[in-house]
Amino acid sequence: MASVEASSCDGKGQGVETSVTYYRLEEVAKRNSSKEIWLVIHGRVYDVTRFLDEHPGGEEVLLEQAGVDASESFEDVGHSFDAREMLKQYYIGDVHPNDLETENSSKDTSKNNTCKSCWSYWVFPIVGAILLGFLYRYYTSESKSS
Ligand code: HEM
Repeated sequence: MASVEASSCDGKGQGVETSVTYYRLEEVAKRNSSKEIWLVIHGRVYDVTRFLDEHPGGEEVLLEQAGVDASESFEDVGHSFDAREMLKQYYIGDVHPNDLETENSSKDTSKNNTCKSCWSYWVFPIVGAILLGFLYRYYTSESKSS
């Protein structure tokens, strides 16, 4: 865990000192039981332990996402504006910048990996269609000659 002082403006032209706490992903990963449950949503770390019983979607889904990046699952559900506002209550800090980089780069590699296999999506159907064409022509010419 690391704390960093950051300055922000309070709207009256006065600077306000706020401190951001950074957590390493390995630290978040340890909080994966119903006794203590943290999760990451869009680079921010949330302690949802006291929310387990209150979550309208049930505690099961939160336990499944315990200690990991739950951004995708959170978005997939299509949480309401109210749900997003609730997040603030459970915010405890940000994911450490070093971990954010590795997170992004690993996502890029997975994108590349899936793209490597992209060609199979169109090559197989085309080869299949050509083969079917040949078979069709072969059988139709056979039936004409007999
Ligand atoms: C701190 C994080 C979360 C908060 C504050 C939160 C809050 C809420 C709220 C307020 C609802 C009621 C519906 C709405 O207003 O959108 C809801 C429903 C739900 N949530 Fe979450 N949620 C969180 C994380 C998650 C995660 C990580 C999942 C993982 C899949 C999840 C799955 C669901 C499901 C399945 C429902 C039920 C949707 C339905 O019945 O249509 N939630 N959540």
